[in-house]
Amino acid sequence: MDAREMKIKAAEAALAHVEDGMRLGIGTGSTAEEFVRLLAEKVAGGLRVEGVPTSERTARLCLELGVPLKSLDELPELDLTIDGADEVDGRLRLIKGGGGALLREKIVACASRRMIVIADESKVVETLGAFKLPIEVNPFGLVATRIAIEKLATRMGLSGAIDLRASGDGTFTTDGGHYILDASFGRIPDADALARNLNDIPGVVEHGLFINIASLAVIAGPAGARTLTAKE
Ligand SMILES: O=C(CO)[C@H](O)[C@H](O)COP(=O)(O)O
Repeated sequence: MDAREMKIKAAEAALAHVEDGMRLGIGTGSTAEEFVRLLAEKVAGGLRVEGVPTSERTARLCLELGVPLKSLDELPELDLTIDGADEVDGRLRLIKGGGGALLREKIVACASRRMIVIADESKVVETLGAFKLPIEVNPFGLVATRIAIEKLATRMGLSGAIDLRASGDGTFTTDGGHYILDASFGRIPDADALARNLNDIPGVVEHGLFINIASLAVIAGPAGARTLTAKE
């Protein structure tokens, strides 16, 4: 099974949790896009759902494929969000934001009764942090915010480059008009504390640590899909 087939397997398994009439948060990224394609087939076959997209990119794909969309203001309480992740640990803590949509992804997931993560085995880790942690920041005071993050990292025994995400010749800008700093911490022994402390830095808009948000992960590997529930 190649990488794309595994993403489709995970998306298929997650689709089994979607019921007629549901209000759905719809994630961002290549795995979430496989889910959108499968969902669109079900919608064409008569399934009634309303989706809230977590990015302009996802919104465009949903519109192209005929998945009905609403804004989060129109549907502020959702039944289920299905989204990908860059890393998942055994407690279903996630790193997200590789695709730059982490702020909307977190808002939408937190407005949902449940969040199901879809990923392949390569995303499952013992300790979060091999994937660079995306931190969404306000462009105002970028240098000061980066220094504050560096000082926090040092206090917490973390080190590594903190790079401004680029796009083409310029700076990557999120759907909300913010920048992303990608922090190469390597290994984050206390992700819960880092998540709380990052939220205390004023220029940080949001970060890619999703703690106590996902309720289930569908992980696809060469032998098929398995589910992961949070273990304490
Ligand atoms: O967090 C995300 C976007 O902000 C994505 O869900 C994450 O990057 C995983 O993407 P992919 O399914 O393409 O590996």
